[in-house]
Amino acid sequence: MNDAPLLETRNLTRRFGALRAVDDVSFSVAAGQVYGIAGPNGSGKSTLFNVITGIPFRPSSGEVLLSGQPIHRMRPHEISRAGVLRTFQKDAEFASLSAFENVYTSAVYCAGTSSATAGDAARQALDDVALPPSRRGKAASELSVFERKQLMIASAIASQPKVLLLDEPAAGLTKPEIAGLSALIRTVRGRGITIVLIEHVLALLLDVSEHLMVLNYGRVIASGTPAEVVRDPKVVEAYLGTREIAH
Ligand SMILES: Nc1ncnc2c1ncn2[C@@H]1O[C@H](COP(=O)(O)OP(=O)(O)OP(=O)(O)O)[C@@H](O)[C@H]1O
Repeated sequence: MNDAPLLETRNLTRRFGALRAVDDVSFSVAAGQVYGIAGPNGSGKSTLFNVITGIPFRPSSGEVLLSGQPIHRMRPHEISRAGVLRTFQKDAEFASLSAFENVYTSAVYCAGTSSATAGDAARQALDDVALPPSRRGKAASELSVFERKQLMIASAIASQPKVLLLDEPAAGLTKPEIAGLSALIRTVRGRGITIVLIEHVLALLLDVSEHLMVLNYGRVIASGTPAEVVRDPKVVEAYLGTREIAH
């Protein structure tokens, strides 16, 4: 039996010239966990996702392990095939395809579902996120901001990753919609998908994360239960004079 964490980084570092955007970051995520990552703007959160997935670049040094197996030398499509999927802050769906076609495409090309069953997989994923049937034939570009989040989550479910890296999914949502997003994240976990969540909205992180790590200037400054971490003086200091951690 493999007791290794599902996802682990060891001393992960990404340099841009003299800047260490990700600086010696080690963390591990257990299967089934929702693992939150916070940090002020420019603290290295998205770069961390970039080097884990190899899109668009690899780490300068350090390791990324999936179930104990190194993946940091793999090519991006091999990392994704191994089961690591990420979302982007910017909408990444095919704007002119319908919601259904987008999710169908994820089922076929990401999960390798046969075209005979991909339709059922796509319908199930859209049911999971409760996108009304009347909206499923609309082009993704015609959907509301929250509906596009539903689509993003449905596509992730249909892709059947082992671990889903969510990059600021609450961006652009109202408070009631953020509560809806919490429910969607729980649905994803209920499908057996482990989640790493980068987020500025503290209410969402506190609601769904079992563990919270905070980065500042590329380094881990706190890691523990969300309740412990938000009271940590280093975290409070890192956020002083920057964008609020909470809405
Ligand atoms: N391709 C790149 N070339 C040079 N510097 C970069 C590159 N990508 C990121 N950086 C720098 O690395 C640092 C970390 O950026 P990153 O986008 O990872 O932060 P972040 O925590 O995700 O910020 P935000 O919360 O605003 O999304 C910043 O100083 C940024 O300017």
